[in-house]
Amino acid sequence: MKELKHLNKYFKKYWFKLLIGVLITIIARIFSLIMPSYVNNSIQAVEEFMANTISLSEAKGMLLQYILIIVGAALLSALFTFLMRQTIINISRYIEYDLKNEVFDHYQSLSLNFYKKNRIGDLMNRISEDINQVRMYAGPAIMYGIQTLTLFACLVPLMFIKAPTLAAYTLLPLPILSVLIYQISKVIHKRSTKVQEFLSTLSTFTQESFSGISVIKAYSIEPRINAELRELATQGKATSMSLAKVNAWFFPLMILLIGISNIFVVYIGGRQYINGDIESIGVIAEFILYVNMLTWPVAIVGWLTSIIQTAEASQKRINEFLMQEPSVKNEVLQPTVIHGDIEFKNVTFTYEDTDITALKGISFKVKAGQTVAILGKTGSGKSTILDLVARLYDVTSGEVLIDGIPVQKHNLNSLRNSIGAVPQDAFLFSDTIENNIRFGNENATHDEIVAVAKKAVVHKNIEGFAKKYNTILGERGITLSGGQKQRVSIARALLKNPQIYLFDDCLSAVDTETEEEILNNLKKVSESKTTLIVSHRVSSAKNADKIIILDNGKIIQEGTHQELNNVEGYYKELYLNQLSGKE
Ligand SMILES: Nc1ncnc2c1ncn2[C@@H]1O[C@H](COP(=O)(O)OP(=O)(O)OP(=O)(O)O)[C@@H](O)[C@H]1O
Repeated sequence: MKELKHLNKYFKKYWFKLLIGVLITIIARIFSLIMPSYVNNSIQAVEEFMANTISLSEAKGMLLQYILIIVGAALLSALFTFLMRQTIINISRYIEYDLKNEVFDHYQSLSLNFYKKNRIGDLMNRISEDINQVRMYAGPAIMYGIQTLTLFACLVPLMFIKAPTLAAYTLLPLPILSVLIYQISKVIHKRSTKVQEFLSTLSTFTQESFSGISVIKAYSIEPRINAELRELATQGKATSMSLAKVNAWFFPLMILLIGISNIFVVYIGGRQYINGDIESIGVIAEFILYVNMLTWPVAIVGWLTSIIQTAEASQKRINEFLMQEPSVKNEVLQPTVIHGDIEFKNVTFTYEDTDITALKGISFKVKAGQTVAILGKTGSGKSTILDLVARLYDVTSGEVLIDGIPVQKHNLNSLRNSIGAVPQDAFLFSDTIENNIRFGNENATHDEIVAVAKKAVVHKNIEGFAKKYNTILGERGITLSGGQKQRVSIARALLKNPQIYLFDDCLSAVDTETEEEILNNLKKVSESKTTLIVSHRVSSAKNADKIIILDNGKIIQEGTHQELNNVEGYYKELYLNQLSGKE
């Protein structure tokens, strides 16, 4: 129960509702206890009439009174049972809602590192499936727990007062039932975990197959994928069948044990009646009803144990993530103003998960308003530089300074708000094109969106779609070409109108003419802004105030287009290669 302590704050939050729920549960059970003793009274009234102790009209009067009490108690018990579910199950839904929000907020606060280390499927599973298991503890387990305790606390003494020997024999099979159900629940729990794991594997497999359908078709490997799926499905069938088998035992076993308890009551009760130890057959009827009332709660004890164990395991998985601290923390609460001077001072950076040192003692300066292009072979560390400016990671050693102040001394939100980043693989949401661009500035008007789309040279493409700016993108809508996606992503960054632009190879899928046009527009827009452009093309770099060439995490060349073109080296070679390619 150590892990489930995390929920105590929610129980405290809803303590009043919970208290009402507990009281209602107790009242509902007490009303349900009235019926058996009045069934006994009714049978006794009939016995008395048969023995001529009371007249027919007296018997009728008594029976009518008892029936009214039984019906009234049943109605009240039903009403309070309804209220019980309304309160306690509702509380579990509130707690589920709160916990989901807490986990989601925490996920969002965690740094990029966290997302690199954990699989998306796992994150989704913990926020949905695991929270669902925890809810079973916060609602049904508590409700049935209180119900069982109340029944036992009231019923067992009552039975012993009425007929002690009969009570002892009646209750005898119940602990056996509870232990058996517990054992079965344990097996059910184990097998259903396996089924869950299988479902998770199956959904990952199908999701990847559908996402990569174009590759599968291009390589014509549908038969192989089908065979793999069939193999998986066969395993899944075996797992599900083994669960179904053990599930099938649950109810028959319960019915068998209730039957045995009933036989005990009839046999022992009958003998006691014959010997004169109990005064009426009504007592036997009353006890049969008690046995049936007790069976479900007793069975539930085993089930509850299994629910609590599952919830504990799920909460442990949730807590693992909740305890993780963001590796990049906001240390300055006051907003800070960013002008756009950037300086790297002997920066070394190693990715924690792969231990790859992407940057090795990098130093350079960019003045506010300048444009710097970063070129180099793939994997040389270009994107890493941009990530460090946006403080998606903290440096391993050295310093990144913004406006002369270490980046950690800036308010993280102010820093990120003053950056317009266009990543290498532009991500667009399943929404309209307009909303995808508006992402950069919630309050932008349609005209402002059109203006930035024009600057990103994507306006004509958008106008070409039937629904223009209202065209839905992604899974529910059309798929943009790589170049169109990049330009929508550029428009989004332009709309933000930030102090610093970070363009990560975002013109790679655009033809050179359009690239030229976009670069000219960007030049006008970013005149007073600091701009870092990562690229593989000299055309994107040649007009920059400074060009930095990276190789294996180190700066090997630095200067303007003219300067670098005058010396032998990577840049001149690249320029000549690309020039001849163009010709
Ligand atoms: N999130 C990450 N986790 C671990 N290693 C990473 C991560 N991102 C990049 N790397 C590694 O760091 C090195 C530098 O990567 P980076 O993406 O900065 O290179 P790049 O110059 O931008 O490459 P490209 O031109 O192909 O985009 C590479 O060896 C890469 O494998």
